[in-house]
Amino acid sequence: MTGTAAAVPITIIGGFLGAGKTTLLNRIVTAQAARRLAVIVNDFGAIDIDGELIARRGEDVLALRNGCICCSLQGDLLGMLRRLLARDPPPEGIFVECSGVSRLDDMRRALLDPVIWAHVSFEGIVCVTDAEALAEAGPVTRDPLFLEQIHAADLIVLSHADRLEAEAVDRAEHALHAIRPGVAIARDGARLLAHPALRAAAALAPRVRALRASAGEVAADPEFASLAWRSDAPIDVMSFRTVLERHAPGLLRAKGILYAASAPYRGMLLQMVGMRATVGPAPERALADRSTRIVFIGRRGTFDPASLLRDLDALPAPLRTTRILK
Ligand SMILES: Nc1nc2c(ncn2[C@@H]2O[C@H](COP(=O)(O)OP(=O)(O)OP(=O)(O)O)[C@@H](O)[C@H]2O)c(=O)[nH]1
Repeated sequence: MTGTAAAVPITIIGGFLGAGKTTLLNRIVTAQAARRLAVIVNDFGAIDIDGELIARRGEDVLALRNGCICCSLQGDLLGMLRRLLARDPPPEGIFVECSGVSRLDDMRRALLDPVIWAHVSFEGIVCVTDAEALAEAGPVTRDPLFLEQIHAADLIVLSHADRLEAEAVDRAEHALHAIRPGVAIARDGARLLAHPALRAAAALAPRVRALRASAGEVAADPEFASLAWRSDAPIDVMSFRTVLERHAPGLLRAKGILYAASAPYRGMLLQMVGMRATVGPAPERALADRSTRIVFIGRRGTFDPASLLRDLDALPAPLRTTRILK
């Protein structure tokens, strides 16, 4: 890091579990494929699913695992930033994707490091927020952490607005203004890039090269529990679905790669946010690892990881011959 180098813009992307942070980040990095961008992802859970889902994964995607950046991982985050800034040439922009359980005000404080601040320009905190949940006044909108994130954001980006009529998106915006009058809102990714809060970052054309780093042991989060589950044998999807349905009321989020016994040659991407679950083809870059790996997250007290683990481990093991390895 030299005193004369141009400041590197850094943008924080936060938002509740499953709000759409990775989706937004992918939209940004894909739209600006030509320049050097570094991305730090912070998954809550022991398996780095987000790192695998960032488009153009390469040496500039840093994975900060198993925790919340704002508390126990602050040292690791600052260390990663220092290493990024010491590169020659340094990145033209840095995005930090917080875990869905991160408090964004703490996040802002976590970045208050004189060495870092001498070399970055802080572009602000973007909070991705589910417009559908807002329009429907869903249970998540009363969650204290959800509200904290909205209060701490410099800019709210509405996700899932494409699933709504214009009138419902208006309702979502009203709900946001009721929580925090005057908060800046962008309705979609395209507007986000033109928004003053992110204009400087949008002017960058990132090229993502991946660099992986592993975090050390992290203290358990007092509010949220997670379970990272791996299976080397493909799983019976109907039985898995029954287990998922049984535990869904206590789950806020599940995501991962799943190899089904009925079609074991192709990994599927499982995305579950609240009661909304989808299974679709996994991106190519996530298929090098041929095991099923899923992270489940919920609030302590309502989510029982030990009982879920028992149910998952009791899933019927399919015949080995049904597995086709290519
Ligand atoms: N229709 C629609 N789906 C979306 C949108 N944004 C995200 N999703 C879907 O919502 C699910 C969760 O999106 P992610 O981008 O993984 O959410 P996240 O905030 O990164 O999740 P965590 O890191 O686990 O907190 C995925 O199935 C996405 O495809 C959106 O704007 N519209």
